[in-house]
Amino acid sequence: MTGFAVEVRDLTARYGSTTALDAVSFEIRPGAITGLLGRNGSGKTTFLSVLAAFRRRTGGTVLVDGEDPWENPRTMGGTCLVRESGDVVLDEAIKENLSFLADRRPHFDRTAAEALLDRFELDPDKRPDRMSRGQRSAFGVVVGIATRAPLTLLDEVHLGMDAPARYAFYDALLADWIEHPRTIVLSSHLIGEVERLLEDVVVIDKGRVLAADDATTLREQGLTVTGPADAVDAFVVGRRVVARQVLGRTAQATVIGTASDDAQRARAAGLELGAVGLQDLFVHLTDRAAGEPADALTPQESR
Ligand SMILES: Nc1ncnc2c1ncn2[C@@H]1O[C@H](COP(=O)(O)OP(=O)(O)OP(=O)(O)O)[C@@H](O)[C@H]1O
Repeated sequence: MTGFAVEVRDLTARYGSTTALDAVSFEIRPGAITGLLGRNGSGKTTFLSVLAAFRRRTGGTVLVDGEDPWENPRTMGGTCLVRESGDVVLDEAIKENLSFLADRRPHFDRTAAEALLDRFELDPDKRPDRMSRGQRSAFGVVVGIATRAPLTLLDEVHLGMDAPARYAFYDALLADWIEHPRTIVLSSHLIGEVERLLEDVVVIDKGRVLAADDATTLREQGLTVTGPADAVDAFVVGRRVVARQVLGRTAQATVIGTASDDAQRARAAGLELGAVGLQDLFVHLTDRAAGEPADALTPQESR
């Protein structure tokens, strides 16, 4: 199983007069872990709900494994959307929930689910509605991983979990995906934490796509420059500086855009160049003056 591909063209979704997705077009590669990054209200949940056929699109084309997912038993059966609320039967014990999943989900692995319950210290006899928020989130994670759906959509599922539990989730997700590759879309605000998991990234803002590419290509849109503060300042003259840190006489600036002689100039000035973090790139893309739309990457910056 390599997972379902997703293709959307001019996808629009509206709630009354609110446009949650405004003619977005991009693809999600089958078998990859894609990060869906966006600020609050950017349209992430709406997008994932359309893929899972929880919500009907208003316009455009959506293809999941080559087919329209709306009322499509095949693609719906191969898609698992887990939201922060858990998407489980709240008033049935965890072990009953696992039995439902084992009956309904062809790739569900009960042994893997039970190992994950142990890892997150969840009691199989407990009902989700009698668990803490963090425990419910952890159970959602267990369901999302053990269902092994060809299209697994995890919508900020880990937000209720504390840091050790979140890191256990990232490790478990990666290990399971390596053994059972499938398409995973992970929406998150915690970009620094999830960055290492992501092969591809889609950044949306106010219902529009600001960037959609593999994470390495996106990171190459900018660079960090580190060294003596004076030399750093001279190097970045005329550049778009999106972050700057100073420690004593050493400074680090994050700039968007690269030039062919960067490495040569940096060497001559005794500066070190590094890759830009997705978090800085995300802040740059989505940062904007109140009420103004964010800039998408310009062609030179995005290619
Ligand atoms: N049921 C609804 N009725 C009306 N408007 C809605 C509804 N659900 C979402 N919206 C609006 O659609 C837009 C996109 O919301 P969506 O929940 O998809 O964003 P999100 O990126 O998932 O946000 P968050 O990170 O805060 O969960 C927002 O403007 C939101 O207010």
